[in-house]
Amino acid sequence: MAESIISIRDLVVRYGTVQALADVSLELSPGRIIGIIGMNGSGKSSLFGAVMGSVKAASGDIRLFGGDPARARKRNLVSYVPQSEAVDWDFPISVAEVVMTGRYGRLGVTRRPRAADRDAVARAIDRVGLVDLAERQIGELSGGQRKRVFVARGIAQEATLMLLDEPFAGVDKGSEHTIVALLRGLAAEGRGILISTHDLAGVPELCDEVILLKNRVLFHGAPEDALAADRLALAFGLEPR
Ligand SMILES: Nc1ncnc2c1ncn2[C@@H]1O[C@H](COP(=O)(O)OP(=O)(O)OP(=O)(O)O)[C@@H](O)[C@H]1O
Repeated sequence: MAESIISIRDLVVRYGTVQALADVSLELSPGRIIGIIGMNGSGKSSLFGAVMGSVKAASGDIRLFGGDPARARKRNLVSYVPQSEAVDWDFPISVAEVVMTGRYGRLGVTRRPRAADRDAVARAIDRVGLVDLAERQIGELSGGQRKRVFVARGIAQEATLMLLDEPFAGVDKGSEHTIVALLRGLAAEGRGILISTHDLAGVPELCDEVILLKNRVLFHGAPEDALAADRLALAFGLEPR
């Protein structure tokens, strides 16, 4: 079997006395998309933060590509599509410039993009269907287009692990289908993709596996099974029927 892209064992994350994640274990294999579903405060951001290295684990083990996560991040293998609220959309930066930030880790000391970097950015922008908008300021885009800019950044980066935090929030159904098709294509090329979402309806089309998170893993399995009402009720803090 192919080596896991993410391998997490018994991860615990605490903020003071708050236990954000308790004994979370998961494996993400190449070519797979896992959806993390949980209500506010269930630990989704903490899980992403732990993988990105911005949140410290109290205990447990995280491996990326079979080794040290810091090394995988340094090799530019990990990309992140942030929640919309985390981005300053008024910042005077164009679509192409944001996508170029995906190349920063690969630029030499001069930090000057070379032809290969510009090519990678152009191809990534083409792949997400934003060629006509490449020079536009990022605030002048629709919700779905904004998400595609950050997916393009991950493509330009040549990341093989993509983390997406709520990629469908503020996105209309048409754009959602475009993004789902894009992500499925990226996974088919062997990337591993981890997505946090509240969009339960879109899960079967998007995800190979679903994790219901409520500070611990309540369920990990096929999307159809996760959607069974009583499991959902449990994840969202309601009494099981
Ligand atoms: N910096 C922090 N200090 C203290 N507690 C925190 C901090 N960050 C998160 N928490 C707590 O940890 C738990 C998990 O939070 P986290 O942000 O990971 O959840 P989430 O599922 O991403 O939530 P949301 O859907 O609202 O973004 C919550 O109880 C939250 O209040």
